Amino acid sequence: MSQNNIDEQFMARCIQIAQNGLGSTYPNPFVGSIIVHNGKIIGEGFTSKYGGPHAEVNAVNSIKNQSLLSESTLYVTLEPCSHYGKTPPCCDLVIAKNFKRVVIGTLDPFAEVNGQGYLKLLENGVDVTLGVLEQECIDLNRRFITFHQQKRPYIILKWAQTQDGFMGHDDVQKWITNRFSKQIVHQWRTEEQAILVGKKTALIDNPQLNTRYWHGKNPLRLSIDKFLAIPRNYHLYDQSVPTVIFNAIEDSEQENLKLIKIDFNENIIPPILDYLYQNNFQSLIVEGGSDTIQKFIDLNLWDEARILTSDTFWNEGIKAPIVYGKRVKQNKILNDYVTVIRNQEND
Ligand SMILES: NC(=O)C1=CN([C@@H]2O[C@H](COP(=O)(O)OP(=O)(O)OC[C@H]3O[C@@H](n4cnc5c(N)ncnc54)[C@H](OP(=O)(O)O)[C@@H]3O)[C@@H](O)[C@H]2O)C=CC1
Ligand SMILES: Nc1c(N[C@@H]2O[C@H](COP(=O)(O)O)[C@@H](O)[C@H]2O)[nH]c(=O)[nH]c1=O
Ligand SMILES: [Zn+2]
Repeated sequence: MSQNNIDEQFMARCIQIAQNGLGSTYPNPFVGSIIVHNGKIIGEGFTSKYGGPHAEVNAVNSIKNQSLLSESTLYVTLEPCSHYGKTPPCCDLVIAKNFKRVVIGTLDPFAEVNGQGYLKLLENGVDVTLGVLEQECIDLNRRFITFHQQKRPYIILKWAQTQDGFMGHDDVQKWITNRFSKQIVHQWRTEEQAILVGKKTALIDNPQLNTRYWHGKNPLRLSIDKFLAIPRNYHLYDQSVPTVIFNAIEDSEQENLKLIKIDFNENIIPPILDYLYQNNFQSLIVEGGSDTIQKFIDLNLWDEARILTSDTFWNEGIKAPIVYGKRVKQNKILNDYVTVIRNQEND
């Protein structure tokens, strides 16, 4: 096997373990790292919860016999950091441990790192290989990268639809998908930092928008309600989870509830995204309804669509949106199909 093939196999393992950090490392990216000695993996690490050690540090600390490090290769999905954040720079540790070789998936777009970690390793005589499974490593941290490069959160549109393409009714909530899909949706929620629904969904469904069927963090709940029509005894006002209601009437703040006045004469999606950007929210899942999702599609402000399609037929109702992009995934959860589409115009 060529060295490049060997590197790709080890990087694939880094990508796999990195995903253990998804949802818990914000605002840091989630990274995976392994240490290979004589062709064998002897240590592994992924990014700890925010504030804790980075992947490389965890990989180094997972090894008892530290004298092996100078004869080992460190693989890491993202360039080792070169700045002092909550923890000291990982590239200093890599240099201090005298690693023989370092293999990096992709550079870190974060302004304070961006190539500097890579350069520092080179300047200190480390043999560095850059760009192994680069596209996969970029993809892994697409939220972090979109946030820093496009100065807005990564946007996931999610909805459930019947097989004939309907997703709701004007007056009453009708559930479409099965309970296992519901659990997956709650897992998805733990992976994102904010969740948005439109006014009619808030009124008709009285949604909780929390993660009660999975473990992990609740995203910030958001709704759009121009004239503050959502009744104050609805879940969105229960203050069980931090919640923001964008409206045209009132600015106010309580412990877990913010009403934020915005100008509805302008398109309100850019200021909502800017609010999330300014407050360091790197991802947003838009859970409907159809009208709200369509407004994001019309502005081409979406990165990914996750569509759950059941085997039921309604023949009438509110039509689900249609998105065009690249289908990157399709799997089945009992009778529901999950389709993931990526927006290629944003690539
Ligand atoms: N199957 C599924 O996955 C889902 C189904 N549903 C169902 O969908 C139905 C509701 O969907 P739908 O009728 O499309 O309504 P929405 O929930 O999308 O709410 C639309 C309203 O929200 C406000 N709004 C949203 N975006 C903007 C914007 N960019 N600018 C200004 N105002 C905005 C407007 O309020 P205003 O009128 O005040 O201007 C608009 O009329 C319900 O039946 C619900 O059960 C809901 C979510 C998911
Ligand atoms: N009807 C429908 C969905 N609806 C979405 O879920 C929200 C309710 O969330 P919660 O109150 O936390 O359970 C609802 O307002 C809407 O955004 N989701 C799905 O996966 N499948 C479905 O069939
Ligand atoms: Zn680091």
